[in-house]
Amino acid sequence: MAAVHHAPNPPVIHNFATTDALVDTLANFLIKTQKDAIDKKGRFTIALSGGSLPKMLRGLIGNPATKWDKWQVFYADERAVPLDHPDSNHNLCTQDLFSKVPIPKDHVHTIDVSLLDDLEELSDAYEKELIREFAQKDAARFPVFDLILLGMGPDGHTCSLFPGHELLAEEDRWVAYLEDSPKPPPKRITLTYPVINHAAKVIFVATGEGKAEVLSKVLDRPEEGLPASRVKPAFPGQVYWFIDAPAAAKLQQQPSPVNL
Ligand SMILES: O=C(O)[C@H](O)[C@@H](O)[C@H](O)[C@H](O)COP(=O)(O)O
Repeated sequence: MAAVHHAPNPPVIHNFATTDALVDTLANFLIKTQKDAIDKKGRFTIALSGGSLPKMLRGLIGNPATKWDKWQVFYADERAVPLDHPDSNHNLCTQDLFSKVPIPKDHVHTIDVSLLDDLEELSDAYEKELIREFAQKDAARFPVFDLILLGMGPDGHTCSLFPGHELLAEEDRWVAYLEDSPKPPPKRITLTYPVINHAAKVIFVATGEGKAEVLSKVLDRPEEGLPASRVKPAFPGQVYWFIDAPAAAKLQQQPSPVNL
């Protein structure tokens, strides 16, 4: 019998009246996702982005339901800079989150800064870090993150996957590098679509009126193929959008009721 292929689930969009409501619901969502993952596999695998996202995770700080010792954290993208550099996503996440919670240091998977001069080696080494976590334990062609948390730039980019860039077509590698990011700094590594689209859950967080125009393009006109529209986790995976009213202002489709 031929295999049945399901189309990806459509995005679930949650529109929040206030940032605090978004932050609270995001924390509850993470805690539930974390619990399900730990019950099933004894660990929780998550990828984080930079931008405003780490601050949106503040609902986890001091929350006793967060089992930090079971988290394995990777970066959805990272800038090729030292870990204490102001441009480093790890530096940002450390300032906003990890310095405030009891996560074991070796559960936060950073780039190998001894390889900053050779981006190919840097991205290969990060891919190997992922392979150590996923392929040896789950024996899968691509890692299946329990959750990937993403932001979106005003041009529709996500991770370090920019409109029109050749990395949008990457089908094989888990981690890729670029030296020509249109947004500084130019040198970065990024998870690729095969990884993002194998995740069990992906959440975009997009707030503020600066996101209204591009959000309508990404969600109402996905056929335009902006990078964020290409995030379509394979069935039964699910992509969620956590947005606020200013970001939703130009959206044509109805958000789903928040009932998480
Ligand atoms: O790599 C980068 O240049 C940024 O980190 C970028 O990808 C950011 O995540 C988005 O632009 C969303 O930014 P905000 O979350 O601040 O809106």
